Amino acid sequence: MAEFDTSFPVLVLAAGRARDLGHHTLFPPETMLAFRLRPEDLILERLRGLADPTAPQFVKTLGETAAVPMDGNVAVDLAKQTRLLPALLIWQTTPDEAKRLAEAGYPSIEADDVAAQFNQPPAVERITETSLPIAASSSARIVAYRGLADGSENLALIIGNPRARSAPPVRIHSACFTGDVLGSLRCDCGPQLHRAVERIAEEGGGVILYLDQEGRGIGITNKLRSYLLQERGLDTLEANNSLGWEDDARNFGLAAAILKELGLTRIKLLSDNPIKVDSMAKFGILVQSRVAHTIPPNGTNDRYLETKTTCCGHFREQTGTRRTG
Ligand SMILES: Nc1nc2c(ncn2[C@@H]2O[C@H](COP(=O)(O)OP(=O)(O)OP(=O)(O)O)[C@@H](O)[C@H]2O)c(=O)[nH]1
Ligand SMILES: [Zn+2]
Repeated sequence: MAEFDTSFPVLVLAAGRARDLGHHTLFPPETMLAFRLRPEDLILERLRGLADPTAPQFVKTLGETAAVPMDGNVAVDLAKQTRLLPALLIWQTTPDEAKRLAEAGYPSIEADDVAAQFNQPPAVERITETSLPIAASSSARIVAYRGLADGSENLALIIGNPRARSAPPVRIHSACFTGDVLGSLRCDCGPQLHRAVERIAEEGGGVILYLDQEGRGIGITNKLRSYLLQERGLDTLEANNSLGWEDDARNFGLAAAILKELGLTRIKLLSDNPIKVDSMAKFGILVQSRVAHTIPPNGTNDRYLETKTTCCGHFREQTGTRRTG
């Protein structure tokens, strides 16, 4: 393998079968390996470790090969979009070789197309709406939205008639299967979700957005890998970083797009997360006030909550209303 030279196109090798996700042919996934390697790094053991730091002994075999001439950063963006570990094996090639591979039918994508998609504000499409009687409100409705860029499935639970209110209460909640459904004690998501539903029903109406952003946007599998690293002593952010992800991979533009589609541009936000507040302003939703949505630690999630406060600037305070604008 020649020295890496950015003036050359880059060939990405990945094991597994390419997956067609509609407008882009993305490729796989679990078995994509390291990125920008020197020849001496091409040792299978090392590649495995790079691809999955939580399972260094896991034996992966390089099966079928998909090849895509593209820039390394674009490749990493694509891996992230499919919620894979952002680890790729990139092989330098020449323009001629890249052309031959494209002619041989390997999936390919224009780097500019990927960049254009990532730079657009997220757009959503309303797919369907139905009534959903729930314990807190027998007249609740639920609407499904698909994120156009990533195919994500996002929900808006509507209680009462939020449009009739000048700044209805809104909870923007990222999915947490382990917390919301199983009652995991590692985080505070379950109690936050259920408290939000109760509160909004008590207030006579509002919206809960349930976003397809499991694990702060890294997906459930990667969140479980992150838990394993946390068992080994890392905190929630260090674990994300070790897996190749930023602290928080979410984009709340999608939440703003759903609120606009629902006809809501002024809200009272139930959250302790300053990024959610800032993102609403950035994407054209006025947060008239923020209501603290703090759940006390449970003895297991103390370090997690502490990290969110100290490292992510999360507000920790007793329930109350703070005017933000
Ligand atoms: N990657 C990762 N995700 C986690 C971890 N613990 C919880 N999560 C995810 O973090 C997200 C928490 O989402 P939210 O409750 O909407 O948001 P928040 O950022 O805590 O902000 P507020 O609750 O609004 O104050 C969910 O998607 C969880 O699945 C973890 O240790 N690692
Ligand atoms: Zn959670």
